[in-house]
Amino acid sequence: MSTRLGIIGGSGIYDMDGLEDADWVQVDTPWGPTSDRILTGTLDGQPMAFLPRHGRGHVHAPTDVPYRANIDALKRLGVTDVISVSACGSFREEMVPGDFVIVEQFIDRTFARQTSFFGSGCVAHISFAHPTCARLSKAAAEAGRAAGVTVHEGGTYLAMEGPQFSTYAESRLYREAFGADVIGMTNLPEAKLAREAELCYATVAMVTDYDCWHPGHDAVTVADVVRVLTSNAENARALVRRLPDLLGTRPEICPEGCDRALDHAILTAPAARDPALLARLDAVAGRVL
Ligand SMILES: CSC[C@H]1O[C@H](OP(=O)(O)O)[C@H](O)[C@@H]1O
Ligand SMILES: Nc1ncnc2[nH]cnc12
Repeated sequence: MSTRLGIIGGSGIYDMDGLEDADWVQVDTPWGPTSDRILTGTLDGQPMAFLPRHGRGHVHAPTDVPYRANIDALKRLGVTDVISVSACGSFREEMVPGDFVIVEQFIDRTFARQTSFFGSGCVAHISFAHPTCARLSKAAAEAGRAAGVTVHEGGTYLAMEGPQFSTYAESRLYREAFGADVIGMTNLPEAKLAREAELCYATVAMVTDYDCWHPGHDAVTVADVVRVLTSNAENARALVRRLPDLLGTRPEICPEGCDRALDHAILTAPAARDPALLARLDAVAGRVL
């Protein structure tokens, strides 16, 4: 099976160069407009789609990113594997600004977002114990190392609501009591929605700062984040350029089960399902509806 890679670019990553037949396309979804048009094209002969999460010009705050529309649109374009490239703060001395962390787990501290495609009229509960795809994460780690970046494989990403950064008390709580390794504002509910849409999902979290817990560093500011991201943008691009080679062929079925997440998830009896919601679920859940 061939892979169609989707890249969701976070803060500081609003475009992707090097695509052949590049075209910014509009994809209409039943969940409203996406963050921006989606850049489609091929990289080393492999089809690819790139979506800037905050939109070009950084117009969407973390709370207001249209996560459902974004994931639905990628699914509609035939994307199978989604890699999120995101900025994050570090809770670990050894996860240094400039390093990349390939996230394995999430803690969800968001509270003002639409976190599911499903709901009244079609209730579903996907398994989410292992929220990232190990196959895709391994490829991202390999691509990062090949690009010369220090890569940490595994780590827990705490997703906060924002847009304000954390207080000192929160930063210490997340680091010491929750055991989180990095912090950001966007990868949830994105990862949940990707799993509901049966897409493989991996997070490349680019460390930009030490949030505000570190006695030897000032509390994070946007200026710090942007400075590190600017000097890191080429590393992110180099990682992406190596992915087609590593992901050329895809196993017929995902060994992690990402592509069959809905097999036993829907609880609402067929006769009790809401036709209007089912219509909106055409791309995301069409395989099982
Ligand atoms: C620019 S600092 C805070 C901002 O950066 C991260 O964005 P993304 O995850 O899209 O790279 C963080 O989550 C906040 O949205
Ligand atoms: N310290 C931090 N907290 C939340 N989101 C971030 N994105 C980059 N650094 C961050």
